[in-house]
Amino acid sequence: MQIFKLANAASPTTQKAAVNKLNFYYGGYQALKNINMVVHEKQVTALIGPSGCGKSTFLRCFNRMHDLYPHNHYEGEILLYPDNENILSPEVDPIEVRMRISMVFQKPNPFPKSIFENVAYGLRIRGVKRRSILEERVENALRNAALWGEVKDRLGDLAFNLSGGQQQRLCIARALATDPEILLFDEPTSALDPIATASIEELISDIKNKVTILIVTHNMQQAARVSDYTAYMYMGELIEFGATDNIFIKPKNKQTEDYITGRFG
Ligand SMILES: Nc1ncnc2c1ncn2[C@@H]1O[C@H](COP(=O)(O)OP(=O)(O)OP(=O)(O)O)[C@@H](O)[C@H]1O
Repeated sequence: MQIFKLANAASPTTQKAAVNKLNFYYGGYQALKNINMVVHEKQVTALIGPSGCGKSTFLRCFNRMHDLYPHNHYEGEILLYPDNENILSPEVDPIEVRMRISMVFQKPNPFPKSIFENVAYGLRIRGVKRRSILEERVENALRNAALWGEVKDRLGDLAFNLSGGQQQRLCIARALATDPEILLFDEPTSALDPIATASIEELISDIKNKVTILIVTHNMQQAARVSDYTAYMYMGELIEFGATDNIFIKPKNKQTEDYITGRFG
């Protein structure tokens, strides 16, 4: 029996998004099947389940990453609140969606630029030119990503000179700089050591009062530690979704229980 250290019990929140009857296909292969779920605003939602169950596929629907490849297609909707916009609609520009919903990947992927320019990148794309505004927003983002103290005297250094954990915090700063509505994390600590992992987990808990977070993780202890809500997926289906303490302590579904208790997966 595994013992999980749980984050605080989820408190009532408003919804940031609603996923309705979502199906997703890689060509002829259906990877997501009729997913229905809500995403609570300024809370952390963890997506868990065995390898290949569709966690990353689901996460990538939220910023229309699948549009980068022809033959992929979505059915159903992801409504973003409060404007009630279906971000999967063909009329909605995926680039605009990616401006509103940012992603942090498994391996830190800074650009081959300076620390400052990595964080300023998205702001420049949005047309921010004035140096004083760029400086202020870069500093804010680095502070929010708990990196400012370590880099404030070396903003001109190449980002690759940072440690792996620092590079991942830089990627989080880059994502935060443009004030996204949702931040997607795809196994953000799987390439990091335990100390760097702990600092990213702490950071996730710190920034959730600013941004709604969805995180894919293989690590159930991590899901229990950082998330308010958990979705358990299996073979492209959402098997159970609820407050993390309910999912981990008293899951309703036998499949969820077997996975959580390590009897399966
Ligand atoms: N580009 C692709 N083309 C075709 N099938 C794919 C593609 N990417 C993923 N799949 C398939 O879709 C299913 C879901 O994959 P996905 O990567 O979303 O699972 P996952 O739960 O994130 O797995 P893991 O935990 O191993 O990363 C799998 O059967 C996978 O083989």
